[in-house]
Parts: sequence; structure tokens; C-alpha cells
Amino acid sequence: MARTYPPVSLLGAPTDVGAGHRGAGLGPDALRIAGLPEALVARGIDLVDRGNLDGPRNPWQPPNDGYRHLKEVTDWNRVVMEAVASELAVGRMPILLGGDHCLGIGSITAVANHCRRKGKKLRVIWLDAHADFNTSNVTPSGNIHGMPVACLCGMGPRELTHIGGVSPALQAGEIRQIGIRSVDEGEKRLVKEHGLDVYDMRYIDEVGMKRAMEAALEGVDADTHVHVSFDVDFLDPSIAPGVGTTVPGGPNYREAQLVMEMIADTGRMGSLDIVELNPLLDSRNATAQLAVDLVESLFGKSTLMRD
Ligand SMILES: NC(=[NH2+])NCCC[C@H](N)C(=O)O
Ligand SMILES: [Mn+2]
Ligand SMILES: [Mn+2]
Repeated sequence: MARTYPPVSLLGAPTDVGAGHRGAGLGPDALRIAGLPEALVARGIDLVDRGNLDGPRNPWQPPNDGYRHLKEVTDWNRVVMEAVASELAVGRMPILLGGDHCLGIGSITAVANHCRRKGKKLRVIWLDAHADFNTSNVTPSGNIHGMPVACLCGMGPRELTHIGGVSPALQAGEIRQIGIRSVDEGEKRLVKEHGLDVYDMRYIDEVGMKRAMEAALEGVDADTHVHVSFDVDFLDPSIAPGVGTTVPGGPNYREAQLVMEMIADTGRMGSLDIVELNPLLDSRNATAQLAVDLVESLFGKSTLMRD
């Protein structure tokens, strides 16, 4: 049966302030050039592209006091948080085009506040090679794109943990991480302490993607807002080379499609981040095109007769 979707707004956040490589700031335009707007319109979606948000200039400095570009990361996240909140407030589904994954702080803080206001349950599906659960004490890099989940759970610099007023913005129990295969030593300890629900590649190898996703989506019901935070490095680098922090051994094309289709089948996706795409490292925009293909599946496009 064909599903109907709420109106969607694209929000570009052209920045790499949280990353370790330059180039993720070009992500929004690469996704547009790969045909994301047209693909959504072809799915019958009422789409508005709000263009790119206006944030601070990108500096390129080494980490300072444990963080790289903390001020710019904070300013970008505030801009993103406000833009995402405005779309949700008028009943539109925001799709954030990153930019690096530090932007998940602003995006998900806005979503969490929205859910609190509406009395909705929240389920964050974090698709990533990395847990992004570092703090300044344990980070190997100082790059804040390795810290958004920790910040959302209340650990990190006050300007990020309290960006939406309420801290923690999110409970660990609201998150499910899929595809994880690179967690730093100190980060591992924190992940365990906080009891994050992680479906890592070992788990996926053992039980298969179908069962992993069934577990990650368990309990999602009519009162649940599903937020998908799609870090493109979730995918195996052989199919998605255009990211700054590749980790081998990720989901293949079929597994990634299944993830998206199973999320689509819940009918509960209310917001989406597409982050970490780095066109400078891509091969003829192929990773952007793959991301568009996967987003189509998130919006219910499927093979054969299931539409
Ligand atoms: N969103 C990402 N791509 N994160 C990569 C993080 C890499 C590494 N764990 C770090 O903290 O530096
Ligand atoms: Mn990652
Ligand atoms: Mn990430």
C-alpha cells in the first residue's frame, strides 16, 4: 500500500568544523547534485529546499583545551537546532544535510525538545561506524564529530550539553546504534557505563541485519517519533568512499537497503540527518548518489511489489 508522508524540508549545513578532514561542508550541494530533491518529489513528497543555513566561517585550527573549534561548533549547532525546531513546529519533517556529525547535537536536541512538548516517545537510530561517544578526557583527536552522542547524553562542554535548555537532551535508552566497528579505548568504557544499546558489526555478522533491526526498532509504536542519524561512514568504504573517517567491514549495499526499508516500514520516521559525506574524497559523487538511493528507500521505495 502506498504510504503518504508529511511535508519535508531540506536544511543544508555546509560545515566541517567538527571533523578531522576538510570537505564535509560541501555535502549539502553534493546531495542536491546527486538528485536528492528530485528523488523525494518523485516519491510524491511535498518538498521545500530551504537552502543552506548561515553559520560561522570555518576556521582550521588544532584542538584547544580538548576541543577543536568549540565556539564554531556551538554556533553551528545553535543555528541547526533553531532551524530543525522551526520545521517541526509547523509540522514539516526536517532533513538535515550535513556537514559533519557534530551537527547531530543541535538537530537531535531540537527533536527531543519537540517530542517532550508533544508527549511523544523518541527513538534515535544512529547509523554509524563510530559510537561518537567521546569526551574531552578520552578523545584521541579533539574532533567534536566524535562526541555528539556523549553531549546529547549530558557529557561534554556545557555550551553543548545545555544547548537546548534541558540536559541531558536524551536518555541513553532512547538510542540504538547500528553498524558500529570503531570505538576508542576510553570511549568503550563510557559506552558500557552508560549502557548504550549498540548493534555492532560482530552482532550483525552473527544474527544478520534483519534481526538486528527488529531488535533496534522493537517498541516503536504509533506514539513514537523515529529520528534517523545517518553517518555515511556507516556504509562499507568499498561502496561509500566519500567520507573522512572510513572504517572497513561495514554493511554492504543489500544490508544498508534492508536497514532503510525496515525503518520505512515502521512509518514513524519524523526527522533525518545525512552527515559526514565528503565530496572531496568521493569518486564522481558516487557516495552521494548511494546516499540518495538509500534515502529513497527510507521513504518507502522498494523493489518489486511492496510499494
Ligand atoms: N562522526 C564521525 N565520523 N566520527 C568519527 C570519530 C572518530 C574518532 N572516534 C574520534 O573521536 O576522533
Ligand atoms: Mn562515523
Ligand atoms: Mn558519526
